Amino acid sequence: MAKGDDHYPPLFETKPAKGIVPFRLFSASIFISICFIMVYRVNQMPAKEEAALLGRKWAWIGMLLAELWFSLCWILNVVVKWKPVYRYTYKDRLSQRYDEEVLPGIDIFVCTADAMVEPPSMVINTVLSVMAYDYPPEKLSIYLSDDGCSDLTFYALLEVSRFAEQWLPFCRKFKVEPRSPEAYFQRASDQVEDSAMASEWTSIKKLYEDMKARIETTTKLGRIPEEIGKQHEGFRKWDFVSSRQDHQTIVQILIDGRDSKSVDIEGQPLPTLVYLAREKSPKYHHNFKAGAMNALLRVSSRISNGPIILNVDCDMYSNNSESVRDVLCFFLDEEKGHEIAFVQFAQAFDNLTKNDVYSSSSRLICEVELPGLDSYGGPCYIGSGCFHRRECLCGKKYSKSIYKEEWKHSRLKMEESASVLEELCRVLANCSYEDNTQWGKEMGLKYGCPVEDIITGLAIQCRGWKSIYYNPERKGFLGVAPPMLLQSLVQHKRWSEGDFQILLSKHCPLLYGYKKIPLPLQLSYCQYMLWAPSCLASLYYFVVPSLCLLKGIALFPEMLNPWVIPFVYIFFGNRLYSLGEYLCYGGTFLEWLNDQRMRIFRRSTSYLFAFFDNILKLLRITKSSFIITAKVVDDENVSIRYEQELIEFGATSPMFTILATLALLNAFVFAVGLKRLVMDDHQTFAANPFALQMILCGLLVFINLPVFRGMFFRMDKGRIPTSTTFQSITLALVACSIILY
Ligand SMILES: O=c1ccn([C@@H]2O[C@H](COP(=O)(O)OP(=O)(O)O[C@H]3O[C@H](CO)[C@@H](O)[C@H](O)[C@H]3O)[C@@H](O)[C@H]2O)c(=O)[nH]1
Ligand SMILES: [Mn+2]
Repeated sequence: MAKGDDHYPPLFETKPAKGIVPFRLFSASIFISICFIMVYRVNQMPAKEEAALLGRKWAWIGMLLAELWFSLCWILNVVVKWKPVYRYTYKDRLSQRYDEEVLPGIDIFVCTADAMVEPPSMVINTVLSVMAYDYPPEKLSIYLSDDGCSDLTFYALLEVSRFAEQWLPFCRKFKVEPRSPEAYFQRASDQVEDSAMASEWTSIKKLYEDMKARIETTTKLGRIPEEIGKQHEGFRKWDFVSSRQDHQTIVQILIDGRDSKSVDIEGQPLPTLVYLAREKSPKYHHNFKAGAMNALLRVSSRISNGPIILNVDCDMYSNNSESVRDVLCFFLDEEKGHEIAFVQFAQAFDNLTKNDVYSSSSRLICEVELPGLDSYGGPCYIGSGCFHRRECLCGKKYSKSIYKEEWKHSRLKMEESASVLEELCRVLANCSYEDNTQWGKEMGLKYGCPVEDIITGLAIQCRGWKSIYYNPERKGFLGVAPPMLLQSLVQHKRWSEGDFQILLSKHCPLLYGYKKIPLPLQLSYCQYMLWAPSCLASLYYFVVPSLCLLKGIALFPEMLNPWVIPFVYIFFGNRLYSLGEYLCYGGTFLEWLNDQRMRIFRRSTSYLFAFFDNILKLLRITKSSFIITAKVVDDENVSIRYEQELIEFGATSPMFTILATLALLNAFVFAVGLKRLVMDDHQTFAANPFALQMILCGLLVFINLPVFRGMFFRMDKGRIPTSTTFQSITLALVACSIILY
């Protein structure tokens, strides 16, 4: 295709998912079953005369409400999955159509917040992986935001600025993948057959390992030794840092891309590399990651002002050096590119166990649900691995602009020296800079929400922009999933709490998005925002049918009654269907089972706490917090248990008390139920009015087997603490006795 031709072939393609018809038929059958259940619940409502079992009527109404709630959630889920689409890019067409010099500059923001929880040796691997993108280096600028304001992290970045001189040419020459040295050397440990490569490989590996050792030594030491402190004048700025929560802005341009002396060992230019620790003061709320991102937006606009911004968390390295080019296929597409605000990559993880014990991969969300949102033009911004157009992040409303022309000239011609520039940037990252401005409201990432990413993405879409979800075969980014149960539950608490908060705020998708984004997209957002309140219906289902079984109150039809069919069909049909989906998308049976368990765990703990914390926040009793997810485990035994897929309890936590109590309660009831079944031999199981309650209870016991193991059959440190076990036994027994007497 000749340049200048009006009709270009598209740079990307969108394909609808296959196998949609079976899904829709299945959904229709579930819908009919739901209707039957509702009819049954209403028709068979216990009459007042049955006063002998006063509780029965209330329990029944509760079942009806819970089932109505589940039906609502199910409908939202069907909307989400109705017509997923998948995206494919044509990078060859991109390179044919655009010369390297007209490609836009890319600013890459890496966020870190705590040198202990997020070790510098991990952070630098993320930084190196994005520095080594297959893209003109003079167009790349990498900014590390350090909310921990740690000279250890600064030192690690200083090491990076030197190591990059060797690493980048090495990656280019041998087309290395992935370009995080740690991940690369781990995977390629004995892969080098190429003798030309072998010697360079060995020497660069040694360089990397020496650097890593130096960084880890300082991290262990907890401070910078004097001889290192002399290596760079930047360290002197820490003389004025009194604490992490109270210090001035530190900006350090470690590699100045404009400087003709900033070259690697082959004489090629190096990307710009900047360290930023924004000012912190007890007088100002720092707004967590959103605050960091907004400071980065301003500082980068002064230094490189790239029209495209990539945001990655410090634990998520780039796994594909061509991702930038993939993204440009979306943004530079002649027909659709102008309306796209951001491209969100699928989030994948490096440290999952074989069957993903804590269900961190969110397989169905990644493979089906986000592609579903994509079909409505609006997959969410989920934090890490997202490319934005700068102007969209800064609050611009959609209009058909001539941005590609603007991009060519966007690069500021800066005459200032690096140190003058640093001074100018300091002001931009000061707390008071945002006073009486729209930052955190209509500009940049929004403040005040634990999921700043979701709310900001929604706001961008409501300004008329579209977004893209991209989930290529070779994952664009690989991160670290929480290796302990409690961390995973706390992370989900933060997410569900943030989502629910949005629902209750003026940003509720149904109001805020009204007439701005399509209705199905509004509803899709709601699916996630209803996670937290779902705890009520779920807990009801985990507890009440069992307690009623104990009390002798039947809540379901008996097995021989035809009304049982919709109940059984919905329950087992949905489970089987989701198992099918797991297997289709490359999961295993055990992974699916783990996911089912984690759903129950999250609903009874994370969502519950999120729900009540939100209520407290509404009443202004508590304030938002952000618990950073730990990325490493110090204890080797914990890692070993994680590899063995043994669930890690190990600590006392109200969350574990709830899990253990629920498990025990169902176990007691199941035992009593079994005894009654055996004693009552004149009644068959099929005619027994409690059959379904027994099955439900039995399944809950089965899915909780690891909890029992953790209480009674494990000796290691990851077991459930004895005090928690005793508490839970007491609670469960008290609950049962209250019901019985
Ligand atoms: O005060 C803070 C707190 C966190 N972070 C950074 O934010 C990122 C995410 O924190 P993490 O504890 O890893 O949270 P996750 O739950 O793993 O993160 C997901 O969920 C968050 C919202 O809850 C989003 O901000 C993230 O991008 C998204 O990946 C990390 O790089 C942190 O360094 C800061 O920069 N400043
Ligand atoms: Mn994270």
